[in-house]
Formats: sequence, structure tokens, C-alpha cells
Amino acid sequence: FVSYSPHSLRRRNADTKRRTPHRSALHASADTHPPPHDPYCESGPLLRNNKGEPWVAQRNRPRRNRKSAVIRRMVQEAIVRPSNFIYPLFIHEGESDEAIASMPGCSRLSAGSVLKEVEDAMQYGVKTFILFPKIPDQLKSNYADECYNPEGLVPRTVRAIKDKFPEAMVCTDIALDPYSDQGHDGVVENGQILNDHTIAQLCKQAACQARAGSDVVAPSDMMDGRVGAIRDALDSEGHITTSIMAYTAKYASAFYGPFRDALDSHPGFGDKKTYQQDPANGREALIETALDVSEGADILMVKPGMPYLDVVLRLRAATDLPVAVYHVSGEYAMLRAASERGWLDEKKSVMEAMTCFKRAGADIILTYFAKNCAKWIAQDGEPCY
Ligand SMILES: NCc1[nH]cc(CCC(=O)O)c1CC(=O)O
Repeated sequence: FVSYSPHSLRRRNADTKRRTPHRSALHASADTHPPPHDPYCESGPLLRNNKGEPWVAQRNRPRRNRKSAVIRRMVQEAIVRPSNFIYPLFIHEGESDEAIASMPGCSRLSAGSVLKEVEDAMQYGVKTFILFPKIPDQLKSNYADECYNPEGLVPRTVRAIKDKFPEAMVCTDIALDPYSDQGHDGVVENGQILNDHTIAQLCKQAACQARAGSDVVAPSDMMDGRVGAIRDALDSEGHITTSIMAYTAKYASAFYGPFRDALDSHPGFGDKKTYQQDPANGREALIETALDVSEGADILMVKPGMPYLDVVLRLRAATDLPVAVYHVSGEYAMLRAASERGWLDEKKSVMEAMTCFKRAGADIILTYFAKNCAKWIAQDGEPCY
């Protein structure tokens, strides 16, 4: 073992120079190009190499693996592909599309526009969609019975998409809030959200969606025990291939604001803190993870995304199931707003955020940018951030 402390290196260097001057060292010799006096080289901490140039005695230089675009792509760890995305679509009963003010670029889509948007996204390799309905007020109630109407907006749209694009994968959200006149994800009594009464409704909703052809049902309600109950409800009528993507770690987040504008589903009273998780809690996500795994979930989701990458990482370590992350409406709005003002480069910042989701351990990304990202990937061939 030879010790290469800066000290011994400096000595070795000096010896070498004296005895067998290297050609290039001669080239840079004091006659032609006197090295400028540099106090850091002459008396440390820096050395001079055989050419008389400043030299940090550093063997490991991570910059070597960053020295060109080719090598950077060669050693790239996380890669975002169009097939990783789930594209959320807002639907309504209207004949024409309605822009959503707090989500520029997103609209509540008419029946015709949904099919066009699905077709468009599929061309870029985005083949999985999740539907969110805006339900007319007159169909809302505390028990949210419209959520399992087989002729309701969601089952009709699922059938239309699957009829026209059999290879498209359609996910449907399970929760009462779009259908609740209370603006909550569950049945309300005396200001409380009733867990088990809500689950009875969620099971009807899930079965209704599975009958319509939904490939993946996604409980976003955060009631205790809903994944197992929904699994049993589906299995009991033969829907054994319908997957469950559980909103496992769904936080009581302010970043859902624009989504609630889109669905007109702001809570009628209070907040959702008795069922959604406290943003302060990370370990609690692992309690939910263990439950959802044991109850039969196929995919686990963390929501929101960017401020919750540590939770994505924790789930990744705690389970071998696929992990999804939801880049929610408020995150979309932030990036859109800053880009519109010219404060951020939209393509670069959005693709960076997506790549960071993959790096943190997410396999699947739900994002309103899905189609745009797939377009950018198609245009650039390589990540562009
Ligand atoms: N259960 C409803 C639901 N499903 C997805 C979102 C939010 C998605 C987003 O903000 O993009 C919400 C809102 C909420 O819990 O209040």
C-alpha cells in the first residue's frame, strides 16, 4: 500500500521533475511559459502536475461520468417513458368543453372531446386514463347514490372509451365527493364522516364501474378497510381481473384546490383531516401501506407528488408492489402559472419533476401534463431537461 497524501505527492512530484523532466513538463517549462506564482500551489494545498499546471490530487472525479451528453445518457438512472403515465381527464354532461380557470390547459370535456383526447394521447404512447366527473348539483346527495348509477356519466364514458379503443386502459376514482351534496368523500352524520356506511356505498360504486369495463378502480376516499371490502365486492361477482390502485398515502393537502374547482367539490363544511393524512406524518404512510397490501391492493399511490418524494421513497422501500405518485392539480397550476409568466421553462421544469418522481421510486405518474410530456419525449427522443 502506497500512501498518496498530498504531502508525499508533492515530494514525489518534485523529485520526478528534478530527475526526468517530462516532455510536456519541459514544454511548459519556466523559460517559455513561466507558471504564474500561485500561493496555493507553491505552499499548498494545491500541487503542480508534470506540466507545471495546478493539480488537485484527486483520483475520483465524478465529473468524468458527466462529460458529454452521450455518457450522461449512458449512466442515466431514472428514465420517464410515455407508458409510465396515467392521464387524468375531467368529464361533464355538457355538449362543449368548459375551461377550468385554475388549471389553464385543462377542460371539463364533452363526451365527444374525451374520445378525441384519448385518441390524441394514445398516439404519443399514453394509453392509461383516469376519469373525474363533474356531477350536476341536482344529482348530489349525502349518500351519493348517483355514484353507482349504471347510466351515470362515469360508466357511460368508460363504455364509450373501451368500445372505441379496446387497448386503452381506463381507471376510475372511487370516492363519494363528486356525488356528495356535503362535498365530502363519505357519508356525513352530525358533522362526522361515517366510515363503514361509506364503504357500503364505495363497494356499489366499484362494482358499477367494473361492470362498465373499468380496468383499474382507485379508491381515493381514505376510509379504513375499504380496499379489502372493495376487493371482496369485486371478487364476489367475478371481477377478479379488475385491479385496485389504492390511494394509500393521501394527504389532507391544500394542493387539491384547483381539482375541487374543476369538479365543484369543495367541502361544504370543515376539512378532510379526519380521513386524509396529516402532511406532518411520514411513518403513518407505512401503516396505510401495510394495510393496503394485506387487503389486496395491486398498486399503491402517494399523493400529492413533489412535496412528498420522501413518502414515495419510503413506500418504495416498504413494498415490492408498483408505486404510483399523483402530481396533483395544485402542482400543475404552479408550474403552468410560472411558465405562463416566463418565470420557468415549462418543458424543462415539468420533465425534471417527472424524472425526480422516477428517481424517488415511482413506477407510475398521474399527471395533467401526461400528453404534453409524451409529446416532448417523442420530439426530443431523449430527456430534454
Ligand atoms: N377523492 C377525491 C379526489 N381524487 C383526487 C383528488 C385530487 C386530485 C388533484 O388535486 O389533482 C381528490 C380531491 C380531494 O381529495 O379533495
